[in-house]
Amino acid sequence: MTVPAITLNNGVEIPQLGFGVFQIAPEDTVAAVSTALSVGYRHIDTAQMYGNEREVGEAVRQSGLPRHEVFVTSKLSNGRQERDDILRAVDGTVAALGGDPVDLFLIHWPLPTLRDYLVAWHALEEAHAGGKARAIGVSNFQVPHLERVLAESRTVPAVNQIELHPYLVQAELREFGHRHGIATEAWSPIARGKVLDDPAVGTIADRLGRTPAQVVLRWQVQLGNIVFPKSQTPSRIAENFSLWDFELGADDMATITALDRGERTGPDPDTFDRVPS
Ligand SMILES: NC(=O)C1=CN([C@@H]2O[C@H](COP(=O)(O)OP(=O)(O)OC[C@H]3O[C@@H](n4cnc5c(N)ncnc54)[C@H](OP(=O)(O)O)[C@@H]3O)[C@@H](O)[C@H]2O)C=CC1
Ligand SMILES: O=C(O)C(=O)[C@@H](O)[C@H](O)C(=O)CO
Repeated sequence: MTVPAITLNNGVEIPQLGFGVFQIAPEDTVAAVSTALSVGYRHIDTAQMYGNEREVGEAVRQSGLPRHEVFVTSKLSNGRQERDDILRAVDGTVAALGGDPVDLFLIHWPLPTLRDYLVAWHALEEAHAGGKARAIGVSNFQVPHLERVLAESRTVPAVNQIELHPYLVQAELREFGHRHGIATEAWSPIARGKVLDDPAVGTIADRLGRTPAQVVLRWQVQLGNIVFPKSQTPSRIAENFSLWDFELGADDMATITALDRGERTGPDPDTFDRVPS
């Protein structure tokens, strides 16, 4: 099964389906990522704040796959806010992953009440120019945050990674990204399991002989989103990867999109201000 690639705005290619490792303890990460790689995933989404970058790098090394065949994303810790400290943090990610440039590096949260996210963005531009990251982007940025980045810097973020699932469809941010060449990545793509019991999703899944998770992930893929569901259950890791031999019709796509109720499972990016202690 071949996962389609999305070409980012600087020409770098990213597999549209990956594997997320939020809330996987460091001691469990090598096993989970190894399972994902053996199933066929070639894209891992981690972050400095997840505390498991080193173990992601270790799993890639242990797989025997050439490093360039696995796309790894990481994200800047909320605790790193000044230029020099941010550049050191990027170096830390590169070292944790084994020394090669990180494929995609993101500002994890805009933290608009705490700092000027443009300072962080300009530092990421430097890291990119210095060959530390193949592409750079942002996460949890709202339209006004993106507008400011576009107005006051030379690099258009390659991606915006945002909470996005059937209960939070994010039409405005997806449309803004589409207009400006910013790919949309959907975090919590199955809303941490919450949408899987929705009767509308269940009806479609039963009719197609698929699981609710496969239906929701297929909806994500057909919308054009980049997704990386997390699971520590080997059977689910395989299930979430099996999306390429069926398609949702326009009516099913519309039914799932109509479930939107603007409901977050995670924090509001305009007010979120948590930094690691
Ligand atoms: N940029 C950001 O701010 C954020 C980024 N992320 C990224 O997005 C990734 C995915 O988001 P996440 O919040 O983990 O949530 P997900 O929407 O991926 O849901 C994960 C949960 O769903 C369960 N699950 C997975 N597959 C199935 C399945 N097929 N059937 C039933 N249940 C299933 C998992 O359980 P189990 O593990 O027990 O199988 C886990 O409890 C993260 O790992 C991270 O990489 C996430 C949050 C914020
Ligand atoms: O998983 C991530 O990337 C996060 O930022 C999480 O911490 C998420 O925002 C959350 O659940 C915070 O309570």
